[in-house]
Amino acid sequence: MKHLLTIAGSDSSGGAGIQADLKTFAAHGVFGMSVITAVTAQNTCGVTAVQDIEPDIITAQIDAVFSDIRVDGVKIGMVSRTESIHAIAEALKKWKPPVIVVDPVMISKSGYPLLQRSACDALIKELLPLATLLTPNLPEAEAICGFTIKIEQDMERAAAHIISLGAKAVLVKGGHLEGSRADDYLYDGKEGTWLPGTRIQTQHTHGTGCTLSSALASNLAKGMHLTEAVKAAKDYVTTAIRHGIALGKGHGPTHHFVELWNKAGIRV
Ligand SMILES: Nc1ncnc2c1ncn2[C@@H]1O[C@H](COP(=O)(O)OP(=O)(O)O)[C@@H](O)[C@H]1O
Ligand SMILES: Cc1ncc(COP(=O)(O)OP(=O)(O)O)c(N)n1
Repeated sequence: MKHLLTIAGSDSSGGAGIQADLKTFAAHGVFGMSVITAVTAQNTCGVTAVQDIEPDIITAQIDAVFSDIRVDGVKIGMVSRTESIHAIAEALKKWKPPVIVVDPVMISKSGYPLLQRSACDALIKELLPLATLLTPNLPEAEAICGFTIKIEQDMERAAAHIISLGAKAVLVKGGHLEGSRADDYLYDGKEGTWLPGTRIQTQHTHGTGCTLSSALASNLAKGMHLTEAVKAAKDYVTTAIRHGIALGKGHGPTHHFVELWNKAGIRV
């Protein structure tokens, strides 16, 4: 069995962050472990408070896991402070996991900042170069690249720019595109691949980015080729969105109960 570690924030409502990551790991048949970087008070309507975990406790959690257990892949999600980013980068340079998927979480769908403005540079300089695969959404890719991204050619240009900053591969996610498409663009510095997606008309999209990046980390850790790993993860998140749960009064979470999908004859 593969062992996957998520380094991310906790979402009290269970739809995004560490909780979404662990559900996604379980659905992929891998053993999930967690390093918590921040505790958020959040529900389907939004985020109301954030408490960051001290960098030395982040380092201690990472060291506790790696010093005892083989880690086949790491997914990094919300890390809001420069000091925390620095602690994670140093620890991962020491432990060298074979797969690192970085989801550069910046703002929640409800508009709450999950990355301090001053920490964006540290994310670009310290975490991005460690990424086997970086998975920015459009606003995140815009913040990293410094130009506006509206159409397919902009996504391709952003991907090339992000590779030039040091990521081994990048998946620019099209969930924020206007119109009926939710196409993502994968680029590894040599080959570009479009992953087509039809936008599902639903408000229950809380945790889509977390779900996708955890599915990607699982697939890559299992040894899947990059393109196949991305196609399988895209299928997984699309099904999880299609069966999104109408929980709470706002944006409900993606659905990870693969057994229920199987019973309903849904294939991933
Ligand atoms: N309404 C939707 N219908 C189908 N796919 C979607 C929808 N919203 C997002 N996606 C897909 O979900 C994944 C996560 O993308 P996105 O929502 O842009 O990330 P984030 O949660 O980081 O903002 C991508 O593969 C994207 O194309
Ligand atoms: C603790 C925590 N981490 C990440 C997010 C962002 O999740 P994401 O899947 O990118 O999208 P939304 O949940 O914001 O819709 C989060 N909200 N909380």
